[in-house]
Amino acid sequence: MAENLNLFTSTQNVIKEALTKLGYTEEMYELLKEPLRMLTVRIPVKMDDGSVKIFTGYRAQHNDAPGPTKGGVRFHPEVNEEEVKALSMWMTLKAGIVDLPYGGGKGGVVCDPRQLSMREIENISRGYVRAISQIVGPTKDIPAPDVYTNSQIMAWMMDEYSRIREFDSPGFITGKPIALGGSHGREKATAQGVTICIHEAAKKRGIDIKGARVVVQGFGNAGSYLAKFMHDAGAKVVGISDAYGGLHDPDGLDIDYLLDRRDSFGTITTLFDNTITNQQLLEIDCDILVPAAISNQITEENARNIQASIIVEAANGPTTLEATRILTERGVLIVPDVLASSGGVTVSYFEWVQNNQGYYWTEEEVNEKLHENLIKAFDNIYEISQTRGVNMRLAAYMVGVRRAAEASKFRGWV
Ligand SMILES: NC(=O)C1=CN([C@@H]2O[C@H](COP(=O)(O)OP(=O)(O)OC[C@H]3O[C@@H](n4cnc5c(N)ncnc54)[C@H](O)[C@@H]3O)[C@@H](O)[C@H]2O)C=CC1
Ligand SMILES: O=C(O)CCC(=O)C(=O)O
Repeated sequence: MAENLNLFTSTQNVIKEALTKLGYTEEMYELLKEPLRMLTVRIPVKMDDGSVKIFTGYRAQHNDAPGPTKGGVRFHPEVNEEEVKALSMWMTLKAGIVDLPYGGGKGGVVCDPRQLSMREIENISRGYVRAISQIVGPTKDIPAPDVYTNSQIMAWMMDEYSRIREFDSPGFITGKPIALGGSHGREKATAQGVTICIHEAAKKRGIDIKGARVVVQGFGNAGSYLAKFMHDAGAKVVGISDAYGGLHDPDGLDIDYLLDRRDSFGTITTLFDNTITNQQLLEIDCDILVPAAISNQITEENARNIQASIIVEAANGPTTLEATRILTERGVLIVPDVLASSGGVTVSYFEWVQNNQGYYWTEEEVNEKLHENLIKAFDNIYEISQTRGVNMRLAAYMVGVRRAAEASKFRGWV
């Protein structure tokens, strides 16, 4: 039978298993098995050549019992409704895992910013905010960056929302430039969180980071800073990749040079001739593998060929459930996306708190709080995985889903 690559239904399966393990009723699963709200919008955009093109966008709000929903906005040609729904469910889990007063939300626009001018990207960003403005806001649903969106796009979106509402609304969105109320540390937060998880996982497996061989798929916000942090910690980054291919050097790549030359979409390999494919990259002999690009990269097709003994998921949904089963049986430790990539939303929460109070923290303060949250979350999930005899993905879902379930119960929804 063909493997289930549908992110939405496979997420439902694990949520169901987690709720059952926690002793919740079938009604609770019925509530949490899909988003409470899903808005599909069509955005007319004036293109540079004078024509008008209609783009499709989505915003999913999974569960707002714990507080406003929160999650990024993705601009990518493969954005689709099922993926956005799954991504919003993972945001609920992340908020539960790092103990933030949020439910999960997520959005996306079907487009390829690599083929668009800055003005066209700005028009899409502003059009998207106009289309979803009724259901978002600083106390309703707070967007943030994700694949192919960045602080400039957050700035345009914040400006558009402030115009619509007729007051300055920095807390409407996070991941903003510092000059517009962004938080120190947000840009590197996802990679910081992944780094903390790598250090903790390496301790559990007796691997010394100094000299450890690391492969990173994706060289954008999450992947490039992660490669830099690993390099600075003394690891040997032997492989990196982007959407066009990968680079491999068993002696370690020159990460500072690559960082210097990558473009704003995390593209670097197009500057080189001797590239490998993304599939070859995942199978490189290494100690730690970090998928930091897109979903469904490690599947039943290649799970048996993965050489790493630790996989830390910076990307959302990079490993299928079947691959998780195969790798776990082979003794590979997988630190799941909902834990490993939760550093981004953690510092987004800090940004929102700073916007609400109008008082800003230093990067050291932000990083200290991030470190505290992530270590606590990692230890808790690792401990549950050991005592309950489940893999870290299921343990993370058990921790993550509890807050939304409890909040929904107290509100009398179930
Ligand atoms: N930016 C953030 O704060 C957070 C990001 N994530 C996740 O991390 C992953 C990467 O996100 P960002 O670094 O923010 O995105 P980005 O847009 O900065 O970089 C994306 C990277 O993935 C590569 N890529 C795109 N399509 C690919 C393909 N088909 N095969 C291989 N590589 C491909 C791009 O070339 C680029 O290097 C995503 O799964 C995202 O959801 C998770 C939590 C927070
Ligand atoms: O920073 C945020 O609020 C959300 C980040 C995000 O979209 C994610 O963790 O997948």
